[in-house]
Amino acid sequence: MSPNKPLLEARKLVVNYKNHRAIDALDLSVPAGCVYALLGGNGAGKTSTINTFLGFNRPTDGNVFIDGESPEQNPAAVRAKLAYLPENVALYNYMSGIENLSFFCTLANVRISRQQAHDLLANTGLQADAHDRRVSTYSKGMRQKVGLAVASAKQAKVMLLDEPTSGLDPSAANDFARRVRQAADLGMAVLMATHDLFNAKQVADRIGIMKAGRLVEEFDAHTVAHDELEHKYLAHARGSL
Ligand SMILES: Nc1ncnc2c1ncn2[C@@H]1O[C@H](COP(=O)(O)OP(=O)(O)OP(=O)(O)O)[C@@H](O)[C@H]1O
Repeated sequence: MSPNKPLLEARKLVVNYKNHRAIDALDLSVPAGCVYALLGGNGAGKTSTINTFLGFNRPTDGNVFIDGESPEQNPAAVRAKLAYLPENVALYNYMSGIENLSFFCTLANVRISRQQAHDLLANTGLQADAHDRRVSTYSKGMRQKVGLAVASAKQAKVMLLDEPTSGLDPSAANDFARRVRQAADLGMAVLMATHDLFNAKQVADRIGIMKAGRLVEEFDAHTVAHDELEHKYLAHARGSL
């Protein structure tokens, strides 16, 4: 694979919900090793973008590709390459962390031993005494670690994150950002929809700002200071840019 080939790509993507245009001619590209933070106010189109990569929304026009595959044409291949962490990771509350991880691996056709399951959870930073506890006792950050362990076990090429740090305390958000960074450094492409400018600046390589379904600005994260990012974000929100 060429180093610049995008693992995640939208080309002139349009998504309408009946008469409402939620995504308007979106071009987006995330290569291996890159964390892309998608910012934008409520209703800007971030979740709709993620849902289209997941195959939950059908493009009205244009295309999306995951490692060259279309979710519409080859959903099974796309599912195998993708890991998805929504704001609240959906787990079975009556099962332990280990049991959830093993179950979701089985659904993804990945076989792991009990020891591998413990190792995968330990690598996410989940404390050992929680592995065999029911996830109903887990905090939001702990549930996300199980989600990260599933992504890692699947050897997903692409990770989609929707508001991953909302409701996490600063230390859990910082820990989560480090884990996402590690996953990208191992070659994953990560697309993260977020309202958390601090987290975006901390973890992302590239930042895009959406407004009314359009990508109105895109830049390398290291080229802006935090207060500049906030200024740009607010200027777009107010319509002064
Ligand atoms: N299933 C749907 N049916 C109709 N309209 C929808 C649907 N989902 C989203 N929309 C509309 O599409 C637009 C984009 O919504 P979307 O949820 O993608 O925005 P967002 O940037 O993720 O917002 P937020 O930050 O509030 O989560 C909004 O105007 C929203 O009301």
